[in-house]
Amino acid sequence: MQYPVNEIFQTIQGEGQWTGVPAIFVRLQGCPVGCPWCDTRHTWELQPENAVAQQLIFQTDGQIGRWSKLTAADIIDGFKAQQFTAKHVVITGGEPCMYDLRPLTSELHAHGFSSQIETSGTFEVQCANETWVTVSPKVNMQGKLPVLTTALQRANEIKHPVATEHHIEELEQLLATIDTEGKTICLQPISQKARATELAMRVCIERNWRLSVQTHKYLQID
Ligand SMILES: C[S@@+](CC[C@H](N)C(=O)[O-])C[C@H]1O[C@@H](n2cnc3c(N)ncnc32)[C@H](O)[C@@H]1O
Ligand SMILES: Nc1nc2[nH]cc(C(=O)O)c2c(=O)[nH]1
Ligand code: SF4
Ligand SMILES: [Mg+2]
Repeated sequence: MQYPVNEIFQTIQGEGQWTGVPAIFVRLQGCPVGCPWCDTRHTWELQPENAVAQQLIFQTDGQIGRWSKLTAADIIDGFKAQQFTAKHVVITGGEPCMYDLRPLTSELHAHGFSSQIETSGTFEVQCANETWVTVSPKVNMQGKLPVLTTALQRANEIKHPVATEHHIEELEQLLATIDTEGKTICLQPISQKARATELAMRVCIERNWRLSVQTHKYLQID
């Protein structure tokens, strides 16, 4: 199994329950969902002319939709070559669940890493049992509701991007369809907007949910 990788870099997890934990990010290329406020639009298209050599994806760019095909073994060899020290690996995108992540997550665990997936819930989540799954549900988007429901049931964490009251109502309707016992529920303000952040803080306090601000954006790191 080869994965189209946009970039691999080491940083601090900036979002959700694992915020503050040193992490290696593996960003896969390709996403058909089209969220209007997406902060990684360069990962949407998988264009053949943007294929690059494997070593290039270890230089973070954050703007170009370039990609290279790597196996799980190539990815883990790359971590060693880069002398990364983090033991937690976040697989994001793009939409990583377009791809079967079982080979990659199993190989990561076999090498002593913990793994996490950041997904929209619009594709079936295929990963190891031990993987921490963060679902950031995209309602009324490309995906089908049964797929989203299954993803929400698998989720360890549900991290909902919010800007308006409508987004809160949307989340409540979704949560009513599953058993939320043991899951972390987070609200993540969209694009650090002041009104979105105030809304998220108020609702988190009311419902005892967690606030996830994108700390890496405030820190201006990758
Ligand atoms: C870029 S997405 C990639 C993974 C997957 N496609 C997804 O949507 O979960 C990673 C995370 O960033 C969030 N996100 C994207 N753009 C954002 C923005 N402008 N403000 C806040 N969160 C954003 C997504 O909701 C998701 O939780
Ligand atoms: N530092 C940092 N934390 C993150 N958490 C989720 C990210 C993502 O793009 O999925 C992300 C990211 O791009 N950088
Ligand atoms: S699903 Fe994720 S990567 Fe795709 S457009 Fe939405 S936020 Fe961006
Ligand atoms: Mg990001």
